[in-house]
Amino acid sequence: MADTSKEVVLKVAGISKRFGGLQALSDVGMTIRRGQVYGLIGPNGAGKTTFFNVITGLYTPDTGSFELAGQPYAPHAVHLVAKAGIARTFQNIRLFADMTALENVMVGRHIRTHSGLLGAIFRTKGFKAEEAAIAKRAQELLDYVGIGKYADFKARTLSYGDQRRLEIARALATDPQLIALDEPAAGMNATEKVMLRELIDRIRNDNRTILIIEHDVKLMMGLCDRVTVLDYGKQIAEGTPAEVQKNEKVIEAYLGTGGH
Ligand SMILES: Nc1ncnc2c1ncn2[C@@H]1O[C@H](COP(=O)(O)OP(=O)(O)OP(=O)(O)O)[C@@H](O)[C@H]1O
Repeated sequence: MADTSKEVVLKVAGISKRFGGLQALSDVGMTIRRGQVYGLIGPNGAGKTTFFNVITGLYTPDTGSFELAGQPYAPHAVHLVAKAGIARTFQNIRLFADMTALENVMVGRHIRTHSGLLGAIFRTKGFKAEEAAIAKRAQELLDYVGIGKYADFKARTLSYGDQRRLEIARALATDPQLIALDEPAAGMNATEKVMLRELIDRIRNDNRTILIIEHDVKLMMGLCDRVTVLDYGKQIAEGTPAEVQKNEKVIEAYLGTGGH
């Protein structure tokens, strides 16, 4: 049984997206509740990234309805989606390579600040106070994800695993309703994966809500509260990891003739 006691954070329904002759998503929907880690899995080309791109405003869907924390939202542009409350990380890390770790997180925080351009130009008192508060919060977030000691290091000098943590800190800095992680374990070794898992557990325990795409099915089964499985753009299963693992269609998509 789904735990229906918790507030719905993201509710999307009827999402379809076609690229020329290819139906990349057909009538996909899901309901994600506060404090859940919700997984999206499926074989290569199943439509996972397309789904992420649609809900975060990178692709315009052909059909679909979208609600975030009870409010309808139109995912027309990435910055509007971030403001509405969805923060994401990318499969190919997108940091400001020559800025410090601290500055990268401060950038994330700026979408929630008030002083604006004039304040920045004239360096008003309000602006300076706000900058100090942003820097303090950014440092707290770096500590939270476990890379506080690298605050003054340029992003490009951090290890791969630490860059992924930095992306998560930057996402958290926007105070999101939902954090969308696109293959956060890609390229990580076993130790880094264990640490990533601990970090995601920690974020969930702080009552944050996470949507995650990940190829490492074993990691997902141990981590997620609920999972949706896509295959050729269709939702073939939804449920707890235990339910999904037993589903015939899922077994066939991964192992049978449907494996691709
Ligand atoms: N911009 C695009 N233009 C045309 N086709 C696209 C575009 N983006 C994705 N597709 C196609 O849509 C289908 C779904 O791709 P998508 O990247 O969403 O799958 P995925 O499940 O994320 O795959 P992977 O696990 O390999 O990352 C694929 O057949 C892909 O080639």
